[in-house]
Amino acid sequence: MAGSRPLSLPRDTGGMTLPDGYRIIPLDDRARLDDVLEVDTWAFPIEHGLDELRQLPSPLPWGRMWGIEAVEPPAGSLAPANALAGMYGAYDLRAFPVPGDETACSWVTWVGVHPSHRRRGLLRSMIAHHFAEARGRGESLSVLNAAEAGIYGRFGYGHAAPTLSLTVPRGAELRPVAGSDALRGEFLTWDPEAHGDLVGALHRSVAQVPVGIGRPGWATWETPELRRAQDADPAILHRGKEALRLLVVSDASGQAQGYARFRRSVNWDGAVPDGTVEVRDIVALTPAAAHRLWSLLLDLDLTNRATVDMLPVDDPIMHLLIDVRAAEPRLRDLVWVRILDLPAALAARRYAAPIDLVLDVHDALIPENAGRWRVTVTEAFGPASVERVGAGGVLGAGVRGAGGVADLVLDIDALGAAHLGSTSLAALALAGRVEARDPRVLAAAAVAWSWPIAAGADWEF
Ligand SMILES: CC(=O)SCCNC(=O)CCNC(=O)[C@H](O)C(C)(C)COP(=O)(O)OP(=O)(O)OC[C@H]1O[C@@H](n2cnc3c(N)ncnc32)[C@H](O)[C@@H]1OP(=O)(O)O
Repeated sequence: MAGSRPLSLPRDTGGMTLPDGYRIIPLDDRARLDDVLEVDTWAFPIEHGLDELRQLPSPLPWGRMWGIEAVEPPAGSLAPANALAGMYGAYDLRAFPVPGDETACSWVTWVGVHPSHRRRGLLRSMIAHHFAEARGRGESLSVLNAAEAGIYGRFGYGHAAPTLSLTVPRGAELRPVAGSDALRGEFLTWDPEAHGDLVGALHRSVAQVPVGIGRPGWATWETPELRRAQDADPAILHRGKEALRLLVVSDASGQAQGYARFRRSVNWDGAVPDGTVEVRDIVALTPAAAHRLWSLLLDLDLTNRATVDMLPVDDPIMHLLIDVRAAEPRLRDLVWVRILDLPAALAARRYAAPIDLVLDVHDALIPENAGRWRVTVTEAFGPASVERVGAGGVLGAGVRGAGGVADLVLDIDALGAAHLGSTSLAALALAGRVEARDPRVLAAAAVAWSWPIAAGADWEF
């Protein structure tokens, strides 16, 4: 890049550079909190000032927060030297659920560039830095939620899990579930000290439900900072609604089977109260618990509806509701996956069916991922062995001799999109994002990469 100097990073950054006049620095303690909040509030407009935001529990992964400083403001600039121009962070998730297993991943967060410095390549440089840093830590996946869906595909992230919003009318009829009535529901005022551990444990457990299958992508609040920020309910974020409430359902032995956190609001403008139950998260370990939680949430006085903004697309409520259409289902993208270390990432998940094929992967930013890979799975729901094909590697069953045609040709973003089992390789082929030598191999690959339960999460950023 003209007018740029190289970042001092390993070669596997794809040769990206940082524009002149900037340097990347670690943000490793709270002393830079004001600078971070300043960039953040420029990147994400919010009605609250720094004084208020400073009081909020911060999820920031100090030590894995990085900033870009504008070292030399241009002549006449009113901005101070060394002002923060951009930043990003990465949560350390050691147990990110992938199909049939868990793996370490970097969850990219708090990405922002000050408007005075945008569209000069700072994000591109930060992504290059992140790839090198995460690969150096042995993390095979980078995962994120995108503020805008058009940003991250160019960096090799694939959209791997959508999310569902519902507005369920009060009293919506549910299919009966045996045992639901026997569960006790208890409404509580949310208290992180008293309830945080229970909610955290239930949230983590549901990633393994159904037993033996589990839900890929269901990330939990693994770091203490994330957990504190998720548990917090500061008044400035209530936006005219009540403080957070908790509903817990328990069996006869007192064992909790599920919870929902929610807040209500009631509009008294007309003669009839018009209230909404805004569900923040809802977790059920059993069908009876799901039925009981929703039955109680859909029968609260002075309310007309329950809304929920972030559910996996096959959440139990979709199969409990008699009239799903009345709940106005809406979809949007949520989890984006970037494969940082292809052989490690493919070996860290399970596959729904046996397969033996060769992938030809294009990766413009991480050359170590590019090329031919033989992926062999010998039993349904088993792991894969992954070997490089070609110079010094093996020749896969799918390769017709040296220089022959691989079974599937695809970009790294398509492989990332398919990684959690919810985006079909065959569907990607329909859009031209996967090329297949033989439609039968494509069909077999799509089945192998799929998963019985949809990927999803219930929190973002
Ligand atoms: C995981 C998260 O935290 S997501 C949050 C991301 N942050 C935000 O959305 C806050 C508001 N926006 C911003 O802070 C900035 O505009 C950013 C971070 C999105 C982009 O930063 P910039 O430094 O301007 O990006 P940069 O100049 O490196 O652009 C890199 C490429 O992305 C593209 N791009 C940047 N922003 C966007 C966008 N919002 N939508 C689509 N494309 C974008 C650029 O056009 C450029 O494309 P090219 O290289 O193919 O020509």
